[in-house]
Amino acid sequence: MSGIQFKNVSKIYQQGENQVLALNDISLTVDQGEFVAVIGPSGSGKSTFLAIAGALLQASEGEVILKEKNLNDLNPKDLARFRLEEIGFILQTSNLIPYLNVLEQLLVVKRMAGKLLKEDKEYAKELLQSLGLGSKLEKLPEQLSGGERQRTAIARAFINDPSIILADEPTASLDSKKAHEVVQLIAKEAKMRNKAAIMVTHDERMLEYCDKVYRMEDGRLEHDASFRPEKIQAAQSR
Ligand SMILES: Nc1ncnc2c1ncn2[C@@H]1O[C@H](COP(=O)(O)OP(=O)(O)OP(=O)(O)O)[C@@H](O)[C@H]1O
Repeated sequence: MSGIQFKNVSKIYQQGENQVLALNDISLTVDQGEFVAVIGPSGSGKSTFLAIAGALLQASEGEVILKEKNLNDLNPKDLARFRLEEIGFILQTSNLIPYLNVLEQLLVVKRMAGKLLKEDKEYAKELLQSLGLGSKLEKLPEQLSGGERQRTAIARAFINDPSIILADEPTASLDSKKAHEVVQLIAKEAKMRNKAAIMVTHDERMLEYCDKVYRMEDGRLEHDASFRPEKIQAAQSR
């Protein structure tokens, strides 16, 4: 099994003399090719969860397994390499580099992970084409619309062929139409390239593109078994 597994994960923040239990005994598996959403109120632990899945933070207890490795066992140097090679991030805003064109936004990430090969450039173009940016390769971020910028960020998340895609409120800066487009594309790319993908969102309208929904409350994560994407799609087509 590839994808990511959380086994009885807890995270405690030390704040002066107080301890904050931000994640409380979370277990979850996201398989390759599966796209899941995590929703929940402010302060419930979503960012903490995503930071641990993304190897930006380590759990206080439990195991986080990615590519047969427990992320808790890695040292900071290995964690940094792991992040670069195995994790694709899509954030609230696209965070593109202002002076690089669309194609270079991807190539620079590839270069950071190692040598840039000719086939990497072909793969970058294929990804951008797949995200509807085939005619925008030479454009700078300032020449793109908000949706196009976010689509470039999606392509960038996939360029290193990571094991997992993590999206943190990827529609926060977009209008409703663009938001649908962007989440639909994340779902499509994750399925096509057989990646495990997790999206944290406040936006319940985006759930129809996900295979499963988990609800976070006070650091606990519950699978919403009543969620059926087919039901939403059927209701919308009526
Ligand atoms: N560095 C930290 N030190 C201490 N407490 C923290 C730290 N980061 C988060 N917390 C606490 O942990 C809990 C979970 O926070 P987290 O940011 O994960 O929630 P969230 O669901 O992402 O919230 P939001 O939707 O507002 O971003 C909160 O009680 C928060 O105050």
